[in-house]
Amino acid sequence: MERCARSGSSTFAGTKLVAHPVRLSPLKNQPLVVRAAGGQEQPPKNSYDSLEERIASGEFTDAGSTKERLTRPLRRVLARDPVGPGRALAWRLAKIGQRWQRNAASRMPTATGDIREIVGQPVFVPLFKLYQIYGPIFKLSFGPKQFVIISDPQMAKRVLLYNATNYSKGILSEILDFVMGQGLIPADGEVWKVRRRVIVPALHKRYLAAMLDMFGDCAQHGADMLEQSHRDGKPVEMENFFSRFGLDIIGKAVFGYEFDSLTHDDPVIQAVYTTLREAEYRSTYPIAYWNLAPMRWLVPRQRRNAAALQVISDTLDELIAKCKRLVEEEDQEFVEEFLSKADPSILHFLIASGDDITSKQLRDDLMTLLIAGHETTAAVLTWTFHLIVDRPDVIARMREECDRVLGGRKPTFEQVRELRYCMRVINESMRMYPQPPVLIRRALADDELGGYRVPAGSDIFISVWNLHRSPALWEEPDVFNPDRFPVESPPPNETTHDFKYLPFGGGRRKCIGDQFALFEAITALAMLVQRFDFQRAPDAPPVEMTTGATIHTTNGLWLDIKPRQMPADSAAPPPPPAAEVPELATGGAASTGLSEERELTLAFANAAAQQQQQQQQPQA
Ligand code: HEM
Repeated sequence: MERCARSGSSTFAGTKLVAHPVRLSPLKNQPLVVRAAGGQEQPPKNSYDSLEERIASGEFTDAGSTKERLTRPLRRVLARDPVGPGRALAWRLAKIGQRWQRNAASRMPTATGDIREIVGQPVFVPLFKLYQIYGPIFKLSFGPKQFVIISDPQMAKRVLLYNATNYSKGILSEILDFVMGQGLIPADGEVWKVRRRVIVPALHKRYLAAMLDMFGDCAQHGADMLEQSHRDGKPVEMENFFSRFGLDIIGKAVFGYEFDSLTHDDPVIQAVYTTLREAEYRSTYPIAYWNLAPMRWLVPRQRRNAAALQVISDTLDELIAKCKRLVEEEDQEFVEEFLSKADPSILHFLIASGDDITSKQLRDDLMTLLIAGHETTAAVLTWTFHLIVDRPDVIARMREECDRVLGGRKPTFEQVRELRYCMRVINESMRMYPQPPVLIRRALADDELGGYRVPAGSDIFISVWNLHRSPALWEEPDVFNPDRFPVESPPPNETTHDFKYLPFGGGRRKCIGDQFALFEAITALAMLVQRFDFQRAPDAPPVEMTTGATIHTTNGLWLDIKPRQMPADSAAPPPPPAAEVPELATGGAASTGLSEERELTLAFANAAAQQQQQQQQPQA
């Protein structure tokens, strides 16, 4: 892994907004700091440095009624008529103008601007500033494009839960169509309902237990790679490391495929990354030129993307065919819950359970799970390490817990739930860096949010970033404090925190991989902090944010990693991780760090609770 060049910076006090190509750097316990790539101070014109002044000047504000403003000069001219009909007309116009003004005042606050101001930088960053100015709901207009930005828990609850059937995935479906087709994330309506009902049961308790075992093996393998980097005297770029770690896990979990991307690169791995980057590119690029057929062939990156999609599609077809053969050979002797020791993957479950779907739908589902379950967890782990690396107090508490519960070994199903403090570290990391930072919806029919009418067709952004960083909702929101979620309380989620905390969304479209992801992240975190000491690489570039579907770093998170030094007066180091034979663990419901409902078949319970919520939801 090559070390990135140090990027220069310009720093401003307080939360500042900056123009492309400036990135925002999240520094622990400090106000957000702005850095300019290339080290140049940004010119004030067209820059978010001056956004505050520009907003104050009214530049972004749709002030009052346009009709009233346009007719005002005419009214003044008419009013000059001392006695005649002009004066009467002016009076009449003034009355009508007052009505227009009253109507305008009851309209949703509106920020207008130039889309170039937002393109190319993390979109949630300017949205936070605008939230502070315009409040929990406002309209953002860029020429003909309009978005309603929501930063209020109760409005989010209405969109995601109470009136969820009124909202589709909107632009997200359009953007992701090329890669996920009718997969669970972009799908709506009947297709979504059917596919969710089929896929959720695949993530049952015994499956999660089997996966946990595999997470431990992958973390072990990853740890060996990190140790090798230490022996080679090289720092490690952790975002890259976790991305590959996540890819290896999701490949096995979803379709039983060994990417082994931690050790090597191959055309399939390259194809996956080309496609992922294209999805992110399309979600931030303002003009959908790729919808024009000739552009798909004229533009090199689009040609590369088409080729990558073909590689993935062929690989998935092979895996589907292989899995079908395996299921046939199993001779109808389905293992309990369709969980095969030879192949415990979701693909195997879907085929073995007799799910009768087209290969195209199956490919869409697999691609969706691959993308949904890969970079999200990788991003969570990256930002968690960014947060803990300068916090020896947090690392010490995690180590105490891991040494006590695991003693250097990989966690079992029971043990992972005892790692309550480690889980709170992940919970808090997901509060500070939600993945994705914005949820997207489109209103299918008129709705009312925060007292404002939201017409059918409105594109809605629920800013999870704003909810999670709002000073109105959290004490010291920019401070990394895992203790804000006490270990003795149930783990935080959208229900315990009444929709102000949405790391996995909420309502009927809540993440189906939440427990999978938490177990994976806790396992990786626990196994790495048990084994290594971490510090920032001395000449590493500053850690800054950029965004696609998840929050990425601009130049990586570079750490020096070395085997953990035990303090002189401490007990002997924990035993080296045992090479346990992977087998299907069954997991029990003993003492847990999870709520009662989660102790049962987790994914089932999740789905059942959501169905219940849907039934109870008030009518719009
Ligand atoms: C830390 C890791 C993860 C995070 C932060 C995360 C976050 C989310 C969020 C916020 C949503 C809701 C999106 C919305 O409402 O628009 C979601 C949906 C989804 N997630 Fe995850 N996710 C993670 C891991 C996973 C994993 C491991 C899987 C699969 C194995 C997965 C599969 C899905 C699917 C299929 C959906 C769509 C559900 C639907 O619309 O019915 N996610 N995820």
